Amino acid sequence: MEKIATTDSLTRLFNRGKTIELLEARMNELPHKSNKCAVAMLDIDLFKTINDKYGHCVGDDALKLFAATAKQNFSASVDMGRLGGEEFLFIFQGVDVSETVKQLETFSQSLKDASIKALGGEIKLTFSAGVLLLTEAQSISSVLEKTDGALYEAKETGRDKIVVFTCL
Ligand SMILES: Nc1nc2c(ncn2[C@@H]2O[C@H](COP(=O)(O)OP(=O)(O)OP(=O)(O)O)[C@@H](O)[C@H]2O)c(=O)[nH]1
Repeated sequence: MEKIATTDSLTRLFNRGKTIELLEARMNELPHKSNKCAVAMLDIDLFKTINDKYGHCVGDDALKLFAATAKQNFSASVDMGRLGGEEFLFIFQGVDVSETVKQLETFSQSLKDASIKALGGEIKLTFSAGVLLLTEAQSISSVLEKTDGALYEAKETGRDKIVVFTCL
């Protein structure tokens, strides 16, 4: 019962509510752990064109492929949730930013290697991501704002990119 309430029915990743709950829990653990924690907001590129060109069902298959590939790529220490639509939040425990980026790059390549066959072509997925190192307790909205800002920059500067949030 708990699993149904915390799982996104399409992708089988955590749903938005559970993802935010986990983010809050990981942040509360920060002062008690020497471990680092990083957060990545991921968004599938040009997803609307997949829906428009191939239909909503193929769009759903693309979301499932994204989630299944992520599950194959990341270890159990990575919390993976769907925030909504084609946007996801992954929480990496015990790794720094460069290791997080490295793992995301590997995932990006796996996603490019996977494909969906659809009437009229083969679809290859890419994503853009914003990454933030959690150094201290801060509000959930601040974490989401910062990762979203880095994600926005990744989209604006060409997509299929990972941008790390830096305070300037
Ligand atoms: N098939 C399917 N489509 C969805 C679902 N949830 C949201 N969408 C669609 O996802 C699309 C998101 O499009 P946009 O926000 O314009 O983003 P985009 O086309 O990915 O463009 P960029 O993010 O700028 O790369 C919209 O067409 C939504 O209707 C879903 O569960 N299934």
